[in-house]
Amino acid sequence: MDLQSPRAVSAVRRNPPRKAKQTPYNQSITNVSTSCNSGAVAGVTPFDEHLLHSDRVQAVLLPSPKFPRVSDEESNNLKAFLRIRPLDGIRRAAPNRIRFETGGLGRGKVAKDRERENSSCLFVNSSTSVTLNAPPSVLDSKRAKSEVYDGFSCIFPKESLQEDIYDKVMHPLVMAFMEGQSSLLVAMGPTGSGKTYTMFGSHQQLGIVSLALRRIFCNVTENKNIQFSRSYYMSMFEIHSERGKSEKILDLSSASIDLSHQHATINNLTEARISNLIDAEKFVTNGVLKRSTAPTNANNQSRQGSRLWESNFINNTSMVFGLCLRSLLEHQKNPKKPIEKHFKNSLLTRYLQDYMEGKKRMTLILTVKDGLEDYADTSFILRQASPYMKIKFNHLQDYNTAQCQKRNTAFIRTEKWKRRKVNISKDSMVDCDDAVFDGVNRSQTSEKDSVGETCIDKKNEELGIELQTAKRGEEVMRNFARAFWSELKQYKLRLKESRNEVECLKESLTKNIAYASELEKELEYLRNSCTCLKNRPTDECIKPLPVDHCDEVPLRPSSDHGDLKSADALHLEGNTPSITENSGVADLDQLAPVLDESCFDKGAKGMIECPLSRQQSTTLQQDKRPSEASLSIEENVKESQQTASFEDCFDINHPESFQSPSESNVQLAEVHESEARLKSLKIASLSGPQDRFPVNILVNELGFDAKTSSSLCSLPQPCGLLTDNGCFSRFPEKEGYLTQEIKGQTEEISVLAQNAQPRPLNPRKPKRKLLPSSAMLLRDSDGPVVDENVKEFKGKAASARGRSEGSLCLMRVLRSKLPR
Ligand SMILES: Nc1ncnc2c1ncn2[C@@H]1O[C@H](COP(=O)(O)OP(=O)(O)OP(=O)(O)O)[C@@H](O)[C@H]1O
Repeated sequence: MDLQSPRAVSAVRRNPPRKAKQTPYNQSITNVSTSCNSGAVAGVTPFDEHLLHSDRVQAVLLPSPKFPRVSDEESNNLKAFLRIRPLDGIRRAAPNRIRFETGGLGRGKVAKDRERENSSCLFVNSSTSVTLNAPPSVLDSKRAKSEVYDGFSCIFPKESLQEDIYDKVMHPLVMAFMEGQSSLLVAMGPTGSGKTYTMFGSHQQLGIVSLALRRIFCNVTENKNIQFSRSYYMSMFEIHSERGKSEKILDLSSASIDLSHQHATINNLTEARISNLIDAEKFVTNGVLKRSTAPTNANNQSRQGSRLWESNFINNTSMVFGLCLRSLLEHQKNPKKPIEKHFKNSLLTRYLQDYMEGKKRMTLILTVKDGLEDYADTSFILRQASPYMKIKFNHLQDYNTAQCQKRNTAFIRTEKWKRRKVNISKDSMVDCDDAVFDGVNRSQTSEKDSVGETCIDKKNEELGIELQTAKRGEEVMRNFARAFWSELKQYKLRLKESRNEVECLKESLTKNIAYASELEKELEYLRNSCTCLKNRPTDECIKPLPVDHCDEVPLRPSSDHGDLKSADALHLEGNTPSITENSGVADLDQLAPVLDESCFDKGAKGMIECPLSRQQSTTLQQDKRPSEASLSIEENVKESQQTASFEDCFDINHPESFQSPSESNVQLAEVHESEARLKSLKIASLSGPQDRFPVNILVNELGFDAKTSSSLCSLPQPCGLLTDNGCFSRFPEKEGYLTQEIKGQTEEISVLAQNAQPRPLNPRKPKRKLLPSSAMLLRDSDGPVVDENVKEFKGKAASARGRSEGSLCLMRVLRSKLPR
């Protein structure tokens, strides 16, 4: 075997090798190593117990590293770094490397390189590629003898220093953190490969955490405004498992034992506010010393007791972590394939869920050992982690920007609130007594001391003035709101009262409208009734019959009137009943004067002539026998009973309750009924004495109104006058009138039909018209008597004999008005 050249192996390239690019990386490492060796970071002590009691830590400004340009495609991928831990023998030979790089080759160097190559399984091809050679013990197996892993963001050889790691790995994360973005650095590797060393360093070398803290707080020292504007909080916890049963979270910064977590938040985790580098390093050192984990070196203690459980737990967590990243990678290759929720299987991955799902960017640093005995572990970690480098974070730009803005906004709001609190305490100082003033002043002074900036005081004063102004405005607005509110309440009460009044008025208006509507209907009905009757044709009705047919028709009492022979019955006797053919309808205005004039003013007594209808008259004229005439009279009475009941439409005791039928036939029926009653009146009056016959009283007692009652309008027009001797004299222009004599003086009423001879008209009696005043005089007499009698008739005769109330009223009035 040629010791000068790498061992010939059959390489199986899992990742196609990339063409190595010459970068200033090596030069940068050299420079940093040189500066390190020259004591550029002298005075910075590593994390150790003596740091807790040391104030010798000086802020050291680290030079801004110069990084090789990385393509955009690579920058979007998950960054994976590989650090190879030097073996003890090699580390001791590290100074030779410097001589090697500077070109100092010699026979000793060649021998040591051969020795190193014979004892190493991992060779660096370039800054991004390594070759893993299988040791001779596994060459006979079916596994690949040589594997090339490429695609790393950077490969740190054994000679790399901590600063190299910081510049390449940690510095971008720090800068992202300073810009408000979350960052995650995960160290993966077999036990004893240098994870803790890389992160936290050793006595001689600071870890990248310490270097990052220096970077952060040294910048703070440079720009104190940043210090004021930003507050830093640190937390440190550990996830461990007791005998592999359950995972627990241990707060490394306090005495808290078990903590619970919810998504990416750990409840009750201590967050220590860090304002300077010393506090930060003390915080980290305390946390490191509190760790419960111990080296799991299999060669030492790992294979017996609790260390085995711990090793299994770590392996399980590492496996879950790998599954999560693999699932994310497969999802990115095939978006239709969902991301498996492997993160639920481990507490660490649950805490890092956003990173496991690719929502936040993470960085990997793999630590390996290149010894032949470490071939299996190195091969495992390389094969496991190499696919992760294909994970992309192209979609995180907007997400990170939004998260950054969100945090900045929350941060600014919090800081403003804190400033206001300071100003409030300052304002309250003005109104308090001296003691309080001194106390506040001291607190303010302490605040100033902590801040250490005069400009802040000016800002606080300005903010205090603004706050006072805002307070005054707030007080004014509050008073205005109170006054406005009370005014609104009053308006509300007034509005409520007004609404109630409006409701009452509406109800009243509705009632009035209904009442007015009723009145209007009644008035309309009455108008229609009057109009109907006034427009009724009367020419034919008033047409007189021929004189030849106007013979006297004697009246005789009807046997059917036996029911009238009671105490309340009427006795009607007519000597010379005269039924004229002249029938028709006339207004009461026409009738009343005639009756009044003829019966009272001019001494006409007891005789009145009322025309019947044409048909009735004709019937009577055709059969001039008294019995037949009496029957005709009875027929008239019956007709009046058979027509629509008068009581159905009109209550004599309550004229206002008159129900007006709407149909004309009903009105006509009423007219006929009124006519029939008047005919009965005429018949009865004709048989009475020769006294004055108060027809108008009858009309009034029946409740008719001379001007409005439609029933009254049906009164037949008189055609003759009663004379003093009891004879009826017809009007000159009419012929064929029959006269009747009223003789009724007895209590028992009967109608006597006699064949009386017609008496000549008295030529000496001038024809006069009746005055309307007579109707008014008659209307005012004897009303109550009629009412009482009507009631009696209602209770006795009317109900028992089935007569109409109008007829009964008519008879009652006749009885009461006839002379006794
Ligand atoms: N790059 C290095 N240079 C010099 N010494 C190193 C380097 N890496 C690791 N070491 C040393 O190797 C030893 C083991 O390292 P470390 O404890 O960091 O391994 P680890 O991966 O954390 O182990 P574990 O997983 O068991 O905790 C330590 O003594 C450390 O000082």
